[in-house]
Amino acid sequence: MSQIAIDYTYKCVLLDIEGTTTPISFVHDKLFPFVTNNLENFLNKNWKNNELQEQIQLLREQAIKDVSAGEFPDAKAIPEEIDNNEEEVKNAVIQNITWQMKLNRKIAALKSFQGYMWRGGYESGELKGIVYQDVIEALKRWREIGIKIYIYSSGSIAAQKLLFGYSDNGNLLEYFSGHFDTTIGSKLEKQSYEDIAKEVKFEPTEILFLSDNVKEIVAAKSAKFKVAIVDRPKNAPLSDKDRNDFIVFTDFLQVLAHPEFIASQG
Ligand SMILES: CSCCC(=O)C(=O)COP(=O)(O)O
Ligand SMILES: [Mg+2]
Repeated sequence: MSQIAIDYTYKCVLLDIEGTTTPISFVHDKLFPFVTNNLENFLNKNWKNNELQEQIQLLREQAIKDVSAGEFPDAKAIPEEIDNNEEEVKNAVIQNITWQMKLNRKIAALKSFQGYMWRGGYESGELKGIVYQDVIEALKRWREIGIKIYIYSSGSIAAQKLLFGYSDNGNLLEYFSGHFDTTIGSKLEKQSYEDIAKEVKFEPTEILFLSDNVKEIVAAKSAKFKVAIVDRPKNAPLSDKDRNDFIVFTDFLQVLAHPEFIASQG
């Protein structure tokens, strides 16, 4: 039986992860506790590892900015390691990460560190990335019809690749043409979306951005992207205005079927 050919109004999709492709509960109840519960042991075990020290240097540089910005009264510097003060540095790192994670900061240095720690969890099988089944169906469909698929998440690119590479449905990385994180800019800034459009070589109007975060949707829309909000269980509640201003989907099969995004059917 031949399938009906549908043309969509977009040529590229850009997907958020937490609250969009993946339940918020997986991130908050599984990934984040994996970091906080294992942090001290992880630091003790890997302290002499160069990669760990590079990650700590990123945190240190961010801490200097946070202290000097004065916006965060609780922000503290992470000292350089000089003779015999390993414990002092470790404690400062633990304090720093604990503080940032309580605030759920979407800061590149923290996100990079989290991804670095999650790697071992995914590789050992303790962590498996959760991706909604309807997302997988849509990824297949988009790929079949030549729509390019990119990820844009506050999670580091390394962390994104782990989540999709070690998903509960196997390795899903083959579906993606590329990944973006906050090293291209904040997800709340119009400029980040303009820069992504240049990188992926599509006009902003040819890209559909899907996210649970209304502020991200507003930023992408201001850069002339097509947008829709994804409303998954336990996502932040949407206001009547949000629902009035934007298309809201509860799963990706609705995205595929919505008349707003269908150009022609033959
Ligand atoms: C892909 S890493 C796990 C999720 C995460 O840490 C995060 O901050 C996700 O934010 P998003 O921009 O995908 O909502
Ligand atoms: Mg999100």
